[in-house]
Amino acid sequence: MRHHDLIVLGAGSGAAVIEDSFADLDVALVADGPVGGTCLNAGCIPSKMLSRTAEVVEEIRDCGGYDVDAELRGMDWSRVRARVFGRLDAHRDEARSGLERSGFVTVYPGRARFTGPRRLRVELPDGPTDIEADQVVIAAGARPVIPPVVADSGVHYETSDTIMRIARPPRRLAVLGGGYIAAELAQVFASAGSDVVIVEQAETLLGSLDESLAGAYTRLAAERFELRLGRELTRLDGADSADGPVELLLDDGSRIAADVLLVAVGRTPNSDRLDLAEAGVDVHEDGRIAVDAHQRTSAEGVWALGDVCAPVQLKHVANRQARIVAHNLRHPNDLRGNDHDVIPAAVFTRPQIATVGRTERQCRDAGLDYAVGTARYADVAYGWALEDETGFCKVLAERGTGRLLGAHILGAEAPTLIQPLVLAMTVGIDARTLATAPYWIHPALTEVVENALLALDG
Ligand SMILES: Cc1cc2nc3c(=O)[nH]c(=O)nc-3n(C[C@H](O)[C@H](O)[C@H](O)COP(=O)(O)OP(=O)(O)OC[C@H]3O[C@@H](n4cnc5c(N)ncnc54)[C@H](O)[C@@H]3O)c2cc1C
Ligand SMILES: NC(=O)c1ccc[n+]([C@@H]2O[C@H](COP(=O)([O-])OP(=O)(O)OC[C@H]3O[C@@H](n4cnc5c(N)ncnc54)[C@H](O)[C@@H]3O)[C@@H](O)[C@H]2O)c1
Repeated sequence: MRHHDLIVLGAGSGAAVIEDSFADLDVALVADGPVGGTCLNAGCIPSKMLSRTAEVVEEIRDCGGYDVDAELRGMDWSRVRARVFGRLDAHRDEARSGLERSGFVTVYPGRARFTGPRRLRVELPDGPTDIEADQVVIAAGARPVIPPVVADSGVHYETSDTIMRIARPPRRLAVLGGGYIAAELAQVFASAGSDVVIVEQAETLLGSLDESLAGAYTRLAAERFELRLGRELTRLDGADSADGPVELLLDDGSRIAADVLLVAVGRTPNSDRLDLAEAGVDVHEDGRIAVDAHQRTSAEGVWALGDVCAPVQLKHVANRQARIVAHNLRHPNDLRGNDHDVIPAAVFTRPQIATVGRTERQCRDAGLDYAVGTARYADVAYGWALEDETGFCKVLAERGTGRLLGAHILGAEAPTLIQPLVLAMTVGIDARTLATAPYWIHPALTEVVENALLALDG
């Protein structure tokens, strides 16, 4: 059995742990998928490159509102796909050869599971091999949940892992689930020319967000997509190949005919495929690997990071954890910790959405004495320039102290606009100081954030 100093299981955020400062170690990188993991190959980056392309389409479609006369002839999907994945696949290949050339990393391309403490069996193309190490980092990510009604049907379906590389946009796309992936990819395919129908079991889309965001987005989405809210899929019919049409039967007896089904009902940690009991690694009930503030698991010398353990499945969280693990591996007597308190998120749909901290419901449920400040894009000068009638920024702050509790933005550039609020919440700047101490550039869109903060007082 080959012994390494360090095994990293997973080539997404796991690969980021392997810094040049590890060059004095014998490192193994084990992965059953491409280097770069979900974010680079099937997640954040291709979906955002496609979202931006969709935005260009919609700007042209809406340009009459600016008294500009332009004709939209459509999105050339095969060229878009080639542009996006030409760039990303090259990046993936470069990253992989960089690791192989490094001289200190051995790449094991295969599925692994534990056979003992810090010991793994990897299924390589030419047969299994056993490896062990002094330290193991588990960065095995998550995979799409496939409900039994879909899995047991034998009918072909797509997930976010596959649909972005599809040959052509379907004429009619059915999306099961109305969360982050649905919001982003429904917009991409609608802009590419598909008719989109979304089936969501809850009464709103993006139901995990503040009710103001979920409500406003659901109303806007209803103008763009066909929505079946509060509905369950009870039966799926169709072919087992990508070419065939599909038919969804819902719990109210209604049917949906579509060319393609995208399943986007959440992602589950890959911990169940690792035989973690053999390694003495504990998991939470929801399948996440249990880690302490330093990313240590219950097993000596075994660490975890990213979607396989994180309370929220976001790349900036996985990146932060990778940096912590990289430091802690090298500095066992000076361990760094993690603070999950203020984790922002954004949905790159149309309009864009960003959120941080508590929702208003969470403030209410926690019995907090809070104030709400809201400002509309339509009431600031750059909102006029954008001809925006729907965007808003909502901030929540504790009465008396002005401690910011949460912030929620819907509208153009929301993921960028929210960053001053994230900063204030992270370092403890109160709402009044944030509103009044810095100059806010006029007439930038950030004035909508300033106004929401000022509205907390009045
Ligand atoms: C469509 C989509 C869009 C997204 N957009 C965003 C976004 O805009 N912003 C954001 O912050 N987050 C986004 N996310 C979430 C983000 O992609 C993930 O949080 C992040 O990529 C997780 O990184 P990870 O390293 O934990 O897992 P991954 O990148 O999934 O890496 C897991 C690795 O483990 C390997 N592996 C798993 N099991 C085994 C095994 N048994 N044996 C060997 N190897 C194994 C895999 O091959 C892979 O290399 C998006 C996700 C999706 C699906
Ligand atoms: N921009 C981003 O940061 C981004 C983008 C995409 C994905 N992600 C990450 O990936 C994760 C997974 O995304 P996702 O959209 O698959 O999950 P999600 O948790 O965001 O949404 C899943 C949705 O599916 C619904 N649902 C669950 N079971 C259902 C069923 N049987 N029938 C109908 N609806 C059902 C849920 O009520 C929920 O609204 C996200 O939670 C997020 O962490 C992030």
